Parts: sequence; C-alpha cells; structure tokens
Amino acid sequence: MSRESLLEVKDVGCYKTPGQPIFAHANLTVKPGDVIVLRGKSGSGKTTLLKCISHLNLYDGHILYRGKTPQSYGMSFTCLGIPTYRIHVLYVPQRPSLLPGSPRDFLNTISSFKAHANSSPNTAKAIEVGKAWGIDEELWDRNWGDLSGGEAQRIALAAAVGLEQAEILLLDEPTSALDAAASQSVERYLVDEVREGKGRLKALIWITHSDEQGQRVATRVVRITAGGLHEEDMPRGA
Ligand SMILES: Nc1ncnc2c1ncn2[C@@H]1O[C@H](COP(=O)(O)OP(=O)(O)OP(=O)(O)O)[C@@H](O)[C@H]1O
Repeated sequence: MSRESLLEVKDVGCYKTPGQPIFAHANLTVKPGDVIVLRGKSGSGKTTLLKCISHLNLYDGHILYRGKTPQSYGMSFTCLGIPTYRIHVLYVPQRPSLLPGSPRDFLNTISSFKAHANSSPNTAKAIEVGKAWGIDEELWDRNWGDLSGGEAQRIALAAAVGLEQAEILLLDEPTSALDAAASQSVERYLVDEVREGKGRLKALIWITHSDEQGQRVATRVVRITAGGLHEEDMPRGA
C-alpha cells in the first residue's frame, strides 16, 4: 500500500472560550494503514480534537486531506447540508445521536444521494458488516430509540464502514457499550479492513480508555496534552 499522507493536522488549537485553550499546537500526519490510538487524561481534548479534524468544531491552524483544505471538497448531499469532506473523514460518536426513524430509514436517505460520482453508498455491505457483528437484519427496521446501546453502537459503526464512503474514521470510544466478545469482533474487522487496504477505508484514529484494546489495535499511539500531540513508543506486546 502506498504511504502517501492522507491527512495533515498542522498547528491546530481549540479553545473553550477565546484565550482559554483546550489544547494548542497539535500536529499529526496520518498515512494509509495507520491505526492511531489517541490517549490522554479525561478532559484533555480527545473528543474535541476528533471534532476539529472532522470540521465539527472551530479551530486555529490547518487541516489538509489529500493535500487540500476541507472546504475545497464542497458539499455532498446538498439538501442535507453535509460537507463532502466530512463523509471522507467521518467522525463516529460514542453514542449515535437520536436520529428519527430506523437505521434502515438512515440507509435509505443516504443511498438516495451520491457523495461523489464514482461511488454509491453500499447499503448491502453495511448490513453484511452488521451481521458479522451479531446484528440481525431485522434490527435495521427498529426505531433507533428501541435499540440497546450496544446494538445502536454496532449499527452506526457498520454503516460508517459498510457504506464505503469514508477513508478515515474518527472513532470515539467505538466499543464502549459492547461486551468483550462483541468488542473484539468489531476491533478485528476494523483493523483487518485497514491493514488489508482493499476497500475504501485507509486509516483510523481511535479513542479508547482501555490499555488492552490500545495494544490490540494500535499501529501508533499518540498522547494529547495542552501543549499538543506526542507520539509514544508502542506498548510492549503490540
Ligand atoms: N462545547 C464546549 N464548550 C466549552 N467547553 C467544552 C466544549 N466541549 C468540550 N469542552 C471542554 O473541553 C475539554 C475537553 O473535552 P473533551 O470531551 O474533548 O475531552 P476528552 O479528552 O475527550 O475527555 P474524556 O476522556 O473524559 O471523554 C473539557 O474540559 C470539556 O469540558
């Protein structure tokens, strides 16, 4: 797999209020095949950094995706107001926000639009990925509010991977609602997908509070502090 840079975070800072930084001077280069585990104390800004990277938060500094600014990718799903960049560099929240209707309604909405000319959202693969993670197809027809936390979390992740629109997934504690077996099945799938590099997904930035999970999935470990991002040695056994 070619190791050209996918994403560059250059001197990015984010503020609670003007003059009150959460972190500053964050620098990071993401390449194909990277599974970057993002560590840091509670409140250090891990979620905020992922939101800055996906353009959901305001920030100082520069972010380049394949050498171009997020703004230069324009809008997809124009009537939904979703920037194209955010589809390629997709933030997956810890808990899917309460969407109206069912996951199937969500798939139908997404598949009625095209993110870009060459690739339609692959709804069949999203359902197939869900099945591999123990999600029966009938669950896609249930209202979001009637799913368990773990089911909703796996369905949102299955859509993020399976729809095959994202090159980089920004995962915010993606298995926090899952038991050990379900968690490891999700981990294995995501890591294999990136390692094999055959599909669209090329890299992950992954917040986890679990050292064990970090060891299992990371190709790189990066710690966030108020002063920026610091590459750490890989944990022993990784
Ligand atoms: N919209 C906001 N307005 C003001 N402050 C915010 C906002 N969002 C987050 N913060 C603050 O920014 C800091 C970083 O929050 P963030 O959620 O990014 O931390 P985190 O490292 O992900 O924490 P945790 O590990 O506990 O999930 C916290 O002090 C939080 O209270």
